[in-house]
Amino acid sequence: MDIVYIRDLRVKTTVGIFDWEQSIQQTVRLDLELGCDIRKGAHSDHIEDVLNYKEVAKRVIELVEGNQRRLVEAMAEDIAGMIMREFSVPWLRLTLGKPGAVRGASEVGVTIERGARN
Ligand SMILES: Nc1nc2c(c(=O)[nH]1)N=C([C@H](O)[C@@H](O)CO)CN2
Repeated sequence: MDIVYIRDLRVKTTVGIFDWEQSIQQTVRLDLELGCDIRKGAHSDHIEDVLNYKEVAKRVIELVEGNQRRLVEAMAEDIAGMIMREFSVPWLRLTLGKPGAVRGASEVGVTIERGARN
């Protein structure tokens, strides 16, 4: 399996378990690894034949900006489900972090893997 990746995507949104977090915007940071087969696009050199990382990033930004979930786990599942459905991605690994959310840590968050890697 080949991988198209998006690294260090930063988006401002509302997220968090505390009431004060629901009235502010925070930056979340994403790393995405998306399973695919690049061979058709590598041969044709046409954007239509590849998983377009710009289109994926646009949809992720849209979803994250509209987030109504409190937990990073819930937001991560929403993002993973959307990417797999809308872009027919069979496997992905996604890290969703909140930089600076915990004193002393550069970032906290989750990494999830969904789907089958073949
Ligand atoms: N596993 C999780 N732990 C915590 C979360 C979370 O989303 N998942 N969230 C918080 C707070 O919102 C925190 O980020 C604000 O300081 C705490 N723990």
